[in-house]
Amino acid sequence: MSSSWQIKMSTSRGVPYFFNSETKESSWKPPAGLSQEQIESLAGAEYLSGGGASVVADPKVRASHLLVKHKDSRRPSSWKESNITRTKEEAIEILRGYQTQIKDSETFSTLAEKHSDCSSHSNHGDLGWFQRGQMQKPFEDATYALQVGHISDIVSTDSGVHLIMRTG
Ligand SMILES: N=C(N)NCCC[C@H](NC(=O)[C@@H]1CCC/C1=C\[C@H](COP(=O)(O)O)NC(=O)[C@@H](N)Cc1ccccc1)C(N)=O
Repeated sequence: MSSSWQIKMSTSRGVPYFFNSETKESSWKPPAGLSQEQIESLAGAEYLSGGGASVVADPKVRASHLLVKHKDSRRPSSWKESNITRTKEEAIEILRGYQTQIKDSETFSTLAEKHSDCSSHSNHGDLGWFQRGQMQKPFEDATYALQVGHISDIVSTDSGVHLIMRTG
């Protein structure tokens, strides 16, 4: 019974709630019978319980990315090139080229390390763990929409154009 519980996001209230896919029950509060560690593993993030109310923190995600900047980027400069003049279309073509080379996470990380215009290149593109509200919205939405291990199509933010691989 407890294994069919999951945490879903209420679209109307924008907060998570507990839903049992077997009984179709739903509850704002952790259902009885779920242990603390079961709740934490469901939430995939720190589970904060204060008083009677319990709040499930936004689940964190982890991702790596390959950023190609262009002349309209908010900061058209990087460790690779102090003044980036390529157009956004040219940046997209460059990413398309990388997409044809990416077979698995290893090639993604190698390409990110060599070519990403983000300082995270020195860490194979790894950005570490983050939750909603930290990254630019198109980047955040694309990451949360990915399954772990999957790579996005080209995503555009004020920083430039990205390929994103969700890793956690
Ligand atoms: N871990 C965080 N919270 N770090 C702050 C993120 C700020 C956030 N950044 C973005 O949304 C984009 C998408 C991913 C990277 C990024 C942009 C830029 C490159 O673009 P530029 O700013 O020159 O326009 N790289 C960064 O920020 C790096 N510090 C990311 C990073 C690097 C190494 C380790 C961890 C994180 C934002 N709200 O602007």
